[in-house]
Amino acid sequence: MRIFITRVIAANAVSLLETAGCQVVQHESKSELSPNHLISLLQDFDALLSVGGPVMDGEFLRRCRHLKAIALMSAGFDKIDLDEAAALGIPVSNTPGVLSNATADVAFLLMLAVSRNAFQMHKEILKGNWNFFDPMANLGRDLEGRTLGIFGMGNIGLVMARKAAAAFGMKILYHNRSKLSPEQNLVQATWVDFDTLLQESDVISVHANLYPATTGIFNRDAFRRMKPGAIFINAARGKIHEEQALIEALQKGWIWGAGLDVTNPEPMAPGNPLLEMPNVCVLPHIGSATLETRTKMAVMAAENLIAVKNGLSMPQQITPRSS
Ligand SMILES: NC(=O)c1ccc[n+]([C@@H]2O[C@H](COP(=O)([O-])OP(=O)(O)OC[C@H]3O[C@@H](n4cnc5c(N)ncnc54)[C@H](O)[C@@H]3O)[C@@H](O)[C@H]2O)c1
Ligand SMILES: O=C(O)[C@H](O)CO
Repeated sequence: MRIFITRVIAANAVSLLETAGCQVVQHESKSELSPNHLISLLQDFDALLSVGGPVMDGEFLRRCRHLKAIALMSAGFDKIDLDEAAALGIPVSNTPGVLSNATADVAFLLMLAVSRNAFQMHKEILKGNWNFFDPMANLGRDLEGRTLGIFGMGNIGLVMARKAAAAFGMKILYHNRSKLSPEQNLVQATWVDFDTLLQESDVISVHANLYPATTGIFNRDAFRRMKPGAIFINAARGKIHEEQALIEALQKGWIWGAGLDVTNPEPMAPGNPLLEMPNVCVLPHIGSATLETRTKMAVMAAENLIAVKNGLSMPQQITPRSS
């Protein structure tokens, strides 16, 4: 089986594929492949291991209908038309679970950084503005005992809830399509409707999939209904919040601050007003970016392709659903 990989990934995942008898080519340039370029390259390959872009819509997949499998090296699967892949008989897998800890860590980092204005304090020191100890300046907000609202209580949301409850004794509310079973709900989290999540959370952390139903769900109306002084964190997908609405909410002081690991578009353009705001922390989509986690993701993606080579189903094959 000839496999094309859209980035350079962990060497042991490549070795695993080669040991299993696959021929592997990695795209070594740091530039993003356009869909057309990738389609033309893929004509000589049997399977794709896709990291990052490009978007694989219906037309892309129809022009690559010869592929035996596509392994995504991500938990998110919003860049591929899963219905079309299923219709064409191309199995698609992702890498859930192995990145939950690392990604929840980044949401947690943002929550703490925003509550204590950490990024802004660092910028001020770089500008030479650390002059004397002022007891009434640089004041953040405590997290201890406050209420965390999780939007999307799946793999990552659950880890975030567990960390926040253990570290700060935070009370956990969540809004999810389904309720947690008692075995899953180790932190005594309470399911609430979306409106209650907005109105009662001191911090809202977004961990839902990007679907039509979640696209732009954090809009002007949602920010308006959040608790005054609340913190908004998004470590899922940038399209889940409306950027202009978030900017307005911050400018008008409806919320205390925001922490974003994901933006729309990515990369965020220099000069974006959010980058100038003292109460905003932005990271360049590094949720899963630890050596250990990226290695596990690469190995998991490789193992899914090896399963196909051996005539088996992909262990992490994704079942399409639209909302
Ligand atoms: N920042 C990063 O680097 C990074 C890393 C990994 C994943 N992600 C993003 O995080 C998302 C979540 O990852 P996960 O592994 O926890 O996925 P998951 O599927 O385990 O959890 C997602 C949860 O969102 C819920 N959800 C979906 N639509 C909803 C809706 N309309 N209302 C309420 N809840 C809804 C689902 O029911 C599910 O429980 C991924 O889809 C991906 O986009 C980002
Ligand atoms: O969906 C994911 O897994 C992230 O966005 C990249 O690790």
